[in-house]
Amino acid sequence: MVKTEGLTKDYKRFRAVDHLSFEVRPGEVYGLLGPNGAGKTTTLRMLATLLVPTGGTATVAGFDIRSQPLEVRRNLGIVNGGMQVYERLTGREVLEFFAGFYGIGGKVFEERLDWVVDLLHMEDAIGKLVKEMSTGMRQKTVIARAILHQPPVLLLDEATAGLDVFARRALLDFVKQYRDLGKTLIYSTHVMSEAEEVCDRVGFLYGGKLVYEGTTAEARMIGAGSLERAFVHKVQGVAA
Ligand SMILES: Nc1ncnc2c1ncn2[C@@H]1O[C@H](COP(=O)(O)OP(=O)(O)OP(=O)(O)O)[C@@H](O)[C@H]1O
Repeated sequence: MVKTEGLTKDYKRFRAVDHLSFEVRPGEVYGLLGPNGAGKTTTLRMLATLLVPTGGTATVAGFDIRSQPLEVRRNLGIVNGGMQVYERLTGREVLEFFAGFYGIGGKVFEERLDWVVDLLHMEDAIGKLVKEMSTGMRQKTVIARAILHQPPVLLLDEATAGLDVFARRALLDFVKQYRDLGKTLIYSTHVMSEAEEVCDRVGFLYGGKLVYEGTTAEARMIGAGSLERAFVHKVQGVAA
């Protein structure tokens, strides 16, 4: 459902993503794990066609990110931690506005609205002004906005940043539910405990390179039951 081949991004002379190749299957949550600066955001922004790769390529739902960007965008949603939403609109108005971009209106919009409200448990948020929402409600609105067109691929970039324990729990539960609908998710984080809980497979990214890939269970075994230990072990092996 997502496939990258030698994906590379240079910022001037600095190589942020270095010949990255990985695949994510339908119905799978793939954890892109790495410390700050590892290249996670750059990778996801290339997949979302928001950044042009310097080298290599990728496909999303079978569409090439370079030559078929519109098709790619129709097939994915992206959520970052701390994304901004229009303060003066209600949750419903925000979603109505974005639905317009996808050509979703009328009865279909009402159906989609019911679907996201139900899926994300955002009954309280939908009628509230964004400026009056809690951080958790805002993040649910951001996610709802990203999935209104029911994309088969969802990219989550440090999506729990700044959330309290309840909002974080709701987000992790949502990730599993969305996967159970047969969707494909890439979950980028440096929080290993979250990855342990929601990811089926993980890739360790360090200095723009994929230094390890395996199922979450395999990775934990390397770290004697801890993904964090496995990560440090693998990364130190590369850094040494
Ligand atoms: N526009 C830019 N110009 C120059 N360097 C950049 C630019 N954007 C990112 N970088 C650098 O590329 C590297 C990878 O950044 P990226 O944001 O992809 O990492 P990340 O893994 O998402 O980390 P974080 O969690 O801190 O966002 C970093 O060293 C960063 O400083």
